[in-house]
Amino acid sequence: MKTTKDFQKMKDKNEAIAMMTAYDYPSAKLTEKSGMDMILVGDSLGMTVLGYDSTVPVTIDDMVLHTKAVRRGAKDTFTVTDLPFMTYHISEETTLRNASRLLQEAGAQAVKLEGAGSVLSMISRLTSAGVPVMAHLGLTPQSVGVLGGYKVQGKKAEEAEQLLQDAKAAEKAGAFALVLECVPKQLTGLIVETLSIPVIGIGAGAKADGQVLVYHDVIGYGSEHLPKFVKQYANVQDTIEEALHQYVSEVKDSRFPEDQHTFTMDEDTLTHLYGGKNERHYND
Ligand SMILES: Nc1nc(=O)c2c([nH]1)NC[C@@H]1CN(c3ccc(C(=O)N[C@@H](CCC(=O)O)C(=O)O)cc3)CN21
Ligand SMILES: CC(C)C(=O)C(=O)O
Ligand SMILES: [Mg+2]
Repeated sequence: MKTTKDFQKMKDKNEAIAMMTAYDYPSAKLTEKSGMDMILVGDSLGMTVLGYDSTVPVTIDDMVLHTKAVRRGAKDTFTVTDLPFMTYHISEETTLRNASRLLQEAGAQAVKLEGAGSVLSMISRLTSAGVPVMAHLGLTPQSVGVLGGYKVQGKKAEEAEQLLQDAKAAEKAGAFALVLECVPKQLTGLIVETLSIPVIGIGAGAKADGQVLVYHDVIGYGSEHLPKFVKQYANVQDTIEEALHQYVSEVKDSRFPEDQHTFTMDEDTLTHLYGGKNERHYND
């Protein structure tokens, strides 16, 4: 399994880091098989697999459950799990307890948390307790209510300057990497050059040290609205729809199951079972 040190080396050697979300056993298995460098158990699972309209309702129990499933499917891939909304704000104690659940109970290698400001002291507290922390700046979806929607961040000079300062502060607080979401590519370039730690972009352009996307977006599985930054590499949704439709038709037309899908018993047993009154149609 790769380590935080390997990701640092990859940045230093200009080798791009490939990261994607996974939420369950099958998605984790396929993600590991693909040669992905790192898995994110994102709180986006609230939207992609639980059907909420934001990441705000997601709980620490949700993240523990899904991280366990992911780790069973991807035993050799470095796995980062999102600390969900309001699980790293109340106190240092609850923050440490929640991170401990993700690392010790669920088997994650690191945690990710959104924002700067008062969150910086949590990054530093977690890091000094031995928890690798990935920071997340730019569009921080847990703050959708404050931001007023999922919009590009750091387009104005003042916001860009603030983002750069926050990125530097996150590195100084001990973060081993930074996710930068939905910012202009020029700002990404500046942050990548300024920071020593790897910067993983999503909607942040080609200058980032790595890229992360949401599993369901990449394979075209159930996402209705795709953000501009997504490249959909497959459309499994159409394949699934077609298969389910065919199954319903075949059940209704009695074309499924066929003999090859069916179990049978031998003639003697059948005769015994029906007291010698075995009629031919039992054997159909
Ligand atoms: N399926 C999925 N993919 C994601 O990337 C994702 C989630 N869910 N859930 C959590 C957050 C929410 N994210 C989002 C959601 C929407 C946009 C979006 O529609 N952005 C506009 C930008 C508008 C603008 O400011 O110009 C876009 O057109 O891309 C961006 C990020 C990223 N994350
Ligand atoms: C979009 C990525 C970075 C994320 O935080 C998530 O999937 O929850
Ligand atoms: Mg997230």
